[in-house]
Amino acid sequence: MVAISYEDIVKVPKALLHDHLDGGLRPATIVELAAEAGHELPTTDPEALGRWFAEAANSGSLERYLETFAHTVAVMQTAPALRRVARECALDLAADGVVYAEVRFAPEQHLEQNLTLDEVVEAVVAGFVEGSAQAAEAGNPIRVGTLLTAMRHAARSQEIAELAVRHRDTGVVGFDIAGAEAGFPPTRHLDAFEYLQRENFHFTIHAGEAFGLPSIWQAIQWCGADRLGHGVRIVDDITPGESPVLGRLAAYVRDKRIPLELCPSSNVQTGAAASIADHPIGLLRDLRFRVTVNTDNRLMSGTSMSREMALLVDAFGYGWKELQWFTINAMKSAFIPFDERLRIIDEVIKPAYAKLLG
Ligand SMILES: O=c1[nH]cnc2c1ncn2[C@H]1C[C@H](O)[C@@H](CO)O1
Ligand SMILES: [Zn+2]
Repeated sequence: MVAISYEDIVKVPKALLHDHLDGGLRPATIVELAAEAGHELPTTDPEALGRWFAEAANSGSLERYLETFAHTVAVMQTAPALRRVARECALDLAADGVVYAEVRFAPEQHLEQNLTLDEVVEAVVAGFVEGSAQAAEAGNPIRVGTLLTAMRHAARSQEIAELAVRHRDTGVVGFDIAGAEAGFPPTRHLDAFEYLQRENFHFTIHAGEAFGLPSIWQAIQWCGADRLGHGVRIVDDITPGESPVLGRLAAYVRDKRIPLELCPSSNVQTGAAASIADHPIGLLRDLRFRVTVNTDNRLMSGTSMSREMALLVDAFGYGWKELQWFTINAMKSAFIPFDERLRIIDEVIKPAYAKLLG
């Protein structure tokens, strides 16, 4: 097998379903925006700040990992700041060879300077449009869809779900809930999910990251999630061995082809996996779950889509065939219309991998 270089991984088209806008800022941008906003940072040296985020997030606990977002959310409170962060996000993903991305954020966390929820969404979507146009000009076309997240400890999910539906024709393609998982089950937000189903809208749910099977079961069987944000703890329902045995929930998730938005580096930082080599992605791929590879928070994990792929190549010996499989899985699971997904698979992804596969 031909060795896979990092540069080649960057060049090949990739699809990303799980990336947080407030978890992917450039450190230099945080420093500039914090100076404008009068927000105090742990350090104002961009390189040191990048390291600070990665170290602080490397805590082994989701709750402590989430504390680091106070510094990114604090500098994303005006329309120009939100627009800039979204523009740079699209540019950074495109430069990394991502051709399709769904980027999520929680509008309710960006109201401290009196923006309305609609103004927050409009600023972010405008930033994505601007960044995508600039990326295309630079020869790196990307399509970015926005997911609106409601915070699971709060009580605004119905409002955020309605906000998402209001903006469905101008860039918002789905809904999500995020935040601390233990103690905040998805069914707390059942009204919002039922509303979204009645609207024929799409949603994913962070489940099975810091809490196990009951969270996944509720997300799928009570709330009707289209996809699982992480979902990595589905392995708790698989008895390992030469021929692993799937419990009923694991079998349902696999057989229904419910996409798992796996985020290897993030899981190692929050303690959901001991290391990349120990990450259940290896087993879940072998068992043919609908596995996708994602970044979660590029800043907190000091990562990129190419780096996550490269880590898996190193740990599991994957080649282009597996990377294409992950990429097509992600594209099949995207929230944009089926014909648009197919076009990206047939016209962008397959031709590029065909050249590498020979
Ligand atoms: O991996 C995660 N699990 C749960 N919540 C998360 C994760 N990454 C980010 N968040 C939270 C913190 C952000 O402020 C929020 C919206 O992007 O979502
Ligand atoms: Zn996440």
